[in-house]
Amino acid sequence: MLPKINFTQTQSYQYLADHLVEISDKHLRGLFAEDAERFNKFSVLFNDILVDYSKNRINETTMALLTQLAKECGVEGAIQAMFNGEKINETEDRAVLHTALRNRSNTPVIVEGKDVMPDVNAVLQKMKTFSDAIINGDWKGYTGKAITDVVNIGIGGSDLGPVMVTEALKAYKNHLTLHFVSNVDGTHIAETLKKVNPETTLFLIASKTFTTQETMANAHSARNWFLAAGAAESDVAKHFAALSTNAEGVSKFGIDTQNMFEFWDWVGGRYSLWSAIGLPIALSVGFENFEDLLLGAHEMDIHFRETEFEQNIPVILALLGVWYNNFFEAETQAILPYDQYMHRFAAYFQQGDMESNGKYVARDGDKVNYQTGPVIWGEPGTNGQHAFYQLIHQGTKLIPCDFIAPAKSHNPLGEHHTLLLSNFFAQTEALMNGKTEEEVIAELKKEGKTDDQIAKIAPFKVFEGNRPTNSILVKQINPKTLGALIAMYEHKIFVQGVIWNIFSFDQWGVELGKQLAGKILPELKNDDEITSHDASTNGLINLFKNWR
Ligand SMILES: O=P(O)(O)OC[C@H]1O[C@](O)(CO)[C@@H](O)[C@@H]1O
Repeated sequence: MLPKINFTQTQSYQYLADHLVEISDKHLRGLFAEDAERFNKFSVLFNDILVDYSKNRINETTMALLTQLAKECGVEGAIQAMFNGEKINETEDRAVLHTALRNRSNTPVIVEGKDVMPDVNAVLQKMKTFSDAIINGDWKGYTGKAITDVVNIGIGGSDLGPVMVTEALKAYKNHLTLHFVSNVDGTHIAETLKKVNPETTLFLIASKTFTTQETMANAHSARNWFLAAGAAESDVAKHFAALSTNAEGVSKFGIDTQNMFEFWDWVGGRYSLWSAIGLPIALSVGFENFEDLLLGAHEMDIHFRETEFEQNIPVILALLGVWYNNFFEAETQAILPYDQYMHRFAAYFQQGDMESNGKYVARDGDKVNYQTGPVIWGEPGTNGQHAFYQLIHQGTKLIPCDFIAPAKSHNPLGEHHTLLLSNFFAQTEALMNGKTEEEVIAELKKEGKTDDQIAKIAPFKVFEGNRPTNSILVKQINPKTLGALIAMYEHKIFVQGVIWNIFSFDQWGVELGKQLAGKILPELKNDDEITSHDASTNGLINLFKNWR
């Protein structure tokens, strides 16, 4: 059980509220000038990942108070409760054990009196055997040809993780071509099927529940297409596999449970890439690389579980997030990877963070009286610089940003990586320092501008600076460091959920839309005029019926 504490009632919250006044007056420039040790004090090196959080609007008092806040909110106990398999997902009466899926130490993890590790390892072994056979061509399709293409059909957590990781690890890819179909818009499956050959395509139907409307619709269309191409029902076994917790649903669909890769109800959808849901990753980069991904995450798990809060990366990142969200009233958080391969990283954590912490009901069932999860967004640098960075630099909103970059590129082409990294370093420096009016005037004078010209243009060229960033420098994006980075953000989200006193592992907020779509669906199947909704919904449905 997690504690039910309103963090705004804690002593440290009151101290932080007072301390905010003091910090609000300080500029990051000044904080750096005051303390030559600032970088050393406010950065943590973990294996091949350096997290530099010194360019945040904090000092030692801030961090001490935030750490005290985490303690007062019971974060220490919550961490142990999660790792120990307690049913901390209370609204679904489930344990939360994605950490067991990557428990490379193989120590027992007990859920309801049973060690789950033998089952976890058995599925991993099955994934290894299967992915090896597909990759080396031993697994043949119905006409005796090896598999060349894999189509993963899933949505949300059964799609975003494998998409993000296979993209991020493209440098490790083998000859198989991976495709991902998620949207119920028929265009997604139709366009994908145009690219593949039924004789050499493997479909993975990825769904924890095996009831998700989008996934089932796409899976049925794929199956119909496969059979229409001349394959027999008995050939389905060679071309369809399921990644699911629902054996009954899988066999009802017509997939042999021999071809089912199981996971369990204690694996949340958005935390499932470490489970059988990760099969497309193993197929794309090989099982050994998938194991390295697990290992990287496991090492971060150990760090998170065992390191005191002052040096604990996920805890520090979570506390900084709370600092901006609840004291500076920042509404969003940007994730900006300077790595083209990581182009889906922010999208992945939109689900990871927003589905976990986008909640207004506290753990005691009452409505919260403070802000919870931020809006997560981002794009890779340097593209973002030419799109939305204007607002980050000179807009009216405070946007804390995580900048992530690898020191080594997988494509060391000419000067590209140096150019990329010069931007990575420059952006956080610019956001921190800004540019003063004096600096702007001096610059314009140097350019030979007249006093009149300077007076006119100078205000627009001033940058306040004092905009907070974390810099996460990674030696190289490889399976291990990527695993660690993902686990780092997962645990950050968890810590914030504990502090905000919400349940981070359910997702009731997605149900209402699903229910209403289910109600509207039959109404769209005829041409009758609709009057059962509000005027807007009726009007829209009726016009749709007219136009279709
Ligand atoms: O894996 P399933 O059961 O198809 O669910 C897919 C997704 O739907 C959700 O339940 C809600 O969008 C997500 O949490 C989940 O990742």
